[in-house]
Amino acid sequence: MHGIGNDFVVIDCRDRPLGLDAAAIGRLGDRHFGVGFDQLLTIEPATDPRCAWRYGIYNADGSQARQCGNGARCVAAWLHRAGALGAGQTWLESPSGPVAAEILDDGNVRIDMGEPRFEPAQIPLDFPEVADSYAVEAAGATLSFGAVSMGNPHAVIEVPDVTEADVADWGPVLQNHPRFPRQCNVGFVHIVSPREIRLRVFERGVGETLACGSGACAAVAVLHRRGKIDHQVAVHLPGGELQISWAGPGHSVWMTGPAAFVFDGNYYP
Ligand SMILES: N[C@@H](CCC[C@H](N)C(=O)O)C(=O)O
Repeated sequence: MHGIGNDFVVIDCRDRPLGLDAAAIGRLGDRHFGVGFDQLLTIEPATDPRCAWRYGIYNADGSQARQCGNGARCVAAWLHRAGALGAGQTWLESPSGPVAAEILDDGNVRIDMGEPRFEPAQIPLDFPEVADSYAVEAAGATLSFGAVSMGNPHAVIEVPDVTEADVADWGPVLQNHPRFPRQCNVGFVHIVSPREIRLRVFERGVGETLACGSGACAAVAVLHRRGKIDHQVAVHLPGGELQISWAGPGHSVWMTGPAAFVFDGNYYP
């Protein structure tokens, strides 16, 4: 499946566990010697009684992730197609807690991504207090960024033109900076207008992807907190567009976008 180009192998683990270790997932994720994906998603029985189903998230390098916005939409669409999820709002159990999912009449999926968490300890980010902007010295430059957890850690760097941003060089520098003890996903964003932004994301465990749903939520949360954008924003990513809304502190971030099926298959390890 894919969510605007952020691609997934989705494995039905409702009746039996995945049974693949990190090395095996990494081999499967290799685009030349395996199947290839940005993330592998598992669909499992829920452990939280409030939730219909649970999903697991593994990056292409085999590492586990705690949230995936595009993946949440694909999981909801997959369960809906399987007849295991109704059309109304349902709770799904992500590794970072419950998210609400709703299949809309036009086929798009709306996800309640929860409240953004700006406290450094919750990201985690090694700074003593919350700030709209942090700065670190790295590779001979000063990098200024915002930071937030959407269940997974994000840094957001404002740039004048995202098409010109040196994502491949600066992404890994900030991602692996010691101030982020569990690394981070690094978004490069430019503001087109208060209701429209452009974003590229260098993801943890993958590299640059065509889209990152939690990254889109993170960029809107950071920029809205700075008072630079509206609460309802179109986020343009290389693979397509997401609608993100955040009414501010005390509210969830909502993400709406498509989820596409590519092919079905069987995997014989
Ligand atoms: N593509 C995802 C994010 C996947 C997880 C991320 N790489 C991490 O390690 O936190 C999205 O759409 O949110």
